[in-house]
Amino acid sequence: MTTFHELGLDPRVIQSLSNMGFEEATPIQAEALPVGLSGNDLIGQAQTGTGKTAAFGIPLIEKADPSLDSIQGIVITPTRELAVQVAEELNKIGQHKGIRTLPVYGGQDIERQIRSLKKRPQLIAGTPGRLLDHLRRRTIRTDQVVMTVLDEADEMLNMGFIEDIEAILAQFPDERQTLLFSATMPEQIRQLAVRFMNNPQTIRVKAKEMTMPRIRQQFLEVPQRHKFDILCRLLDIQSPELAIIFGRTKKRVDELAEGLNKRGYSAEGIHGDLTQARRDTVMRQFRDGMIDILVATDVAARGLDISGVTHVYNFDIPQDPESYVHRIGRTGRAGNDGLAITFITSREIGHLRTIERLTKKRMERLPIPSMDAAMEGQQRLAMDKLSGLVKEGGYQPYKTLAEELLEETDSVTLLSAALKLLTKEPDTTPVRITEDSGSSFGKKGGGGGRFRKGGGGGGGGYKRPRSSGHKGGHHSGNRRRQHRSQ
Ligand SMILES: Nc1ncnc2c1ncn2[C@@H]1O[C@H](COP(=O)(O)OP(=O)(O)OP(=O)(O)O)[C@@H](O)[C@H]1O
Ligand SMILES: [Mg+2]
Repeated sequence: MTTFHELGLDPRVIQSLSNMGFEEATPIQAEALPVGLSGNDLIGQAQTGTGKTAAFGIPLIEKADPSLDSIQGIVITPTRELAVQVAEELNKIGQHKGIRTLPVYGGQDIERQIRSLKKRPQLIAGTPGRLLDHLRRRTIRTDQVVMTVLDEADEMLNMGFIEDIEAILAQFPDERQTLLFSATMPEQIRQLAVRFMNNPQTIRVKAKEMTMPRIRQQFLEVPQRHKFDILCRLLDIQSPELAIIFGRTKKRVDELAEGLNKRGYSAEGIHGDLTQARRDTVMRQFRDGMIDILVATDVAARGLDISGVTHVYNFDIPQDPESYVHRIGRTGRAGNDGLAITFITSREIGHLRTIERLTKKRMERLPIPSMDAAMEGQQRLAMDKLSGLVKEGGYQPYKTLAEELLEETDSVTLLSAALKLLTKEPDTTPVRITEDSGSSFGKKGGGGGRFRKGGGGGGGGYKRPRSSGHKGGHHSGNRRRQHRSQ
């Protein structure tokens, strides 16, 4: 066990960490911090939910000088929600040292960000598109940047982001330190990354499996047309505290969220076509437990740290095996248990095995739950609610009414009626979920193809771009949009 004291951190940082309830370093923090603090470039890989944010956040705050009013560190994240979440965690870590982090991301008024930049934050957490906007406008200066972090680095270096990342990094001083972190790091990405880093050290936290052992992983083989009904039966049986349901497309997410609401579940959808304000509202409702179910595309697959997520359902099996690791990693975080269930059609069993080869963990096959099991699940829930209230008390004002009822009807009949009222009986309201043309796995050229061959600009090799001012890398609008539409 390594405590933060043993790592020789600034006492003000230790004070902030202790306020956050961080007493001992997690494995990735214990291994990565000495390297990060030494000034070395670093590629850090550790399972989901094991504290990678603080593993890069602490060196950033240790290096930042509160007396300087220049931007000294920049974290780049693949999604807006992650930029906001990372900024929040860095602000907590930097609180006593007076290091401030500003999130900059698309969908938020850029003038408002420019005003916030005038308050001279020392650190920035941002998404590539908006960072580039600020770099072009020169509202973010990078001449004092001493450390850059790519969070979810393998995602940041795949086809959709690589040109933006190149264009951004070209702006930073060559002597800066670069840290990359992710729960997954495909070898070709690691090789690509090495080419623009200074002799990086790779730290991979040893683990038998790539996914967290405390996440129970199961799958169900179901024909497409029955998936939604079976999902509802599972929800009735398992009554998840907080659940995330992943769908492959935005349309799927909309249909699922609408269908679940039609059947009485409290669910909201989130994807890239929503306004940022709407995305913020839905995330806040879910974090506050005002809704039990978040239906999402892969926009919510990586990094989001929402405490209390007990269940993850892959309504559609993810195209990328790595995406599976990140999706189920929304549960089973910081030492908690979690349950992940993936729906597959018979054609997707091969893809499921591909995922198991990546995670080195076999998924249990779940039998198709029956309607009776769903009914029983809800009846049990009603019974628990009733006995819970008996224990809690507070039913006194109803005793007279109960006695009045008992004059006419026997207690068992009355209780059965009460239980029926309390039971959300499986709802079979017809819901249409458009059958998608089915996964492209197993078809010729299906899946994969997401990594750029040979990396960066031009032919074979990716050269660390010289930091000679912004080359204004060309961005094909639709590609940018494609990523923003996540
Ligand atoms: N040393 C620590 N002690 C206690 N809790 C910690 C510690 N470090 C991080 N945490 C908590 O663990 C949770 C997961 O941390 P974090 O989000 O950084 O994980 P991660 O490795 O980045 O996960 P992912 O791969 O999903 O992005 C957070 O709630 C964080 O506050
Ligand atoms: Mg993370």
